[in-house]
Amino acid sequence: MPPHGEEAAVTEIRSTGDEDLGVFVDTLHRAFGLFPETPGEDGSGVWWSAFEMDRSLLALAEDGRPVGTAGAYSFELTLPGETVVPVSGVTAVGVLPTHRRQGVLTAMMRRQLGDLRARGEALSVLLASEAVIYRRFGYGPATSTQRVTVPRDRGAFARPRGLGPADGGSGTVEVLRRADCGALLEEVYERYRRTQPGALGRPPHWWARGAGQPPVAAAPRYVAAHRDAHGVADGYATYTVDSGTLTVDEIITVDDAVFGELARFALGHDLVTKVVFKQVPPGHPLRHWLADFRAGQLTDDTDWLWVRLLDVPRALTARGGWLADGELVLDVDDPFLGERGRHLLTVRDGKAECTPTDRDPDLTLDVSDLGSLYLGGTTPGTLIRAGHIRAHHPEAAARADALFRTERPPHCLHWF
Ligand SMILES: CC(=O)SCCNC(=O)CCNC(=O)[C@H](O)C(C)(C)COP(=O)(O)OP(=O)(O)OC[C@H]1O[C@@H](n2cnc3c(N)ncnc32)[C@H](O)[C@@H]1OP(=O)(O)O
Repeated sequence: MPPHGEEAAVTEIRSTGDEDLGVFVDTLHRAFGLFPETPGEDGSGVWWSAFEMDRSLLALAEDGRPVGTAGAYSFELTLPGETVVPVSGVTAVGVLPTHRRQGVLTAMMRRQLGDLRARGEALSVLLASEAVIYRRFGYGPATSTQRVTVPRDRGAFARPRGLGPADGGSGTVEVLRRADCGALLEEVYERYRRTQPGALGRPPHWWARGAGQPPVAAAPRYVAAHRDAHGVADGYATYTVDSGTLTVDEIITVDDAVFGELARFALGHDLVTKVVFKQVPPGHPLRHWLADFRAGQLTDDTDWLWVRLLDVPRALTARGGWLADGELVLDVDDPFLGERGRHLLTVRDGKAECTPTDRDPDLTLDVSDLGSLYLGGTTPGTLIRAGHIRAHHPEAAARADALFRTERPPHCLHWF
């Protein structure tokens, strides 16, 4: 056994194909101490139904037995400025409890990052089971999400002036079963995710196979579907009611006023003592709509999407939504890949250029910190105060904050 932290030279990492699905799923579940559910006869209806086996890896011990797994989904990510780019969603990472802390994950991450770069993508993303795992591989926490719990007897709205549906309130809410919704959820989600920085696309086969978690997975749910004055679906909330608690999985709409209508619907449900809104973006107006501001309790606030830049100049120039002009010299260190680059980031009229430079740096930072800044969910100033980022002069923090500022915080609620 190699010493702790050293890469396991004996482990072979091999790509998989469809024929490996069984052993891959089995190894992954062993790593988590779980038992696989049984898929339907057509292979549908389990959370791993959308695994892309032509993109997955198995780590093999010296005797050829599989001891580790890693996978990736082909997603699209919306960047600030409503730019949509292809990204890999790293998933299904597991190492058998008997083979941990011997460098198996490190070897898989090294191989996978090489594979992702070979695809030509500038970014990869993941959801981390534990926050201590992925920074060393260059990922930084980039979006967060909140749970808001409201006792129903304190859930009255005091609608401020200025908020009103675009159609003047002539929209309707209809309650459907998830199973009777047809393509409604998919269509509304698709429109929403193209405008929301940090949102991931849900590929059609995810909906068709019921992959992931509800409401994509077809577990029983009620759906409050909002339609505009012309009858076009422009928002939905999926929810369950259990023991007096109404739990909203997600409210999806591009229109804040429609969000408000769906939240009001949930809070108006009889025989319910509290409403839990599971996925609320940071900075969302929900609590400000309530007459009793304190009634909206933030019961959870957690990191969601972790971002890794695979190609710094391409990632920075792909992003839009720059609100200020300016220049910044970034010294970016990528310790896991043993790379370092100095980049001049120039923003003019909402567009960025990023070129190599030998000018003195404004900031020195790890690629994982740049991942945290990238979508606008964390400010450079915060990471300078945390000691993650080094500012080389007193104005660097303010200048970087102004440059990376975005109109609204990024948010992702897709589970994968
Ligand atoms: C995107 C996703 O799929 S998230 C799901 C991740 N999977 C899980 O949580 C399942 C349960 N856990 C596991 O399977 C394993 O513990 C893994 C995959 C997290 C780590 O695999 P390992 O092969 O043990 O990691 P490896 O030996 O390469 O560790 C590399 C370094 O990370 C550290 N590390 C890895 N996992 C952890 C952890 N969970 N907590 C603290 N440190 C960790 C190691 O100590 C080591 O540090 P060092 O280089 O300073 O010595």
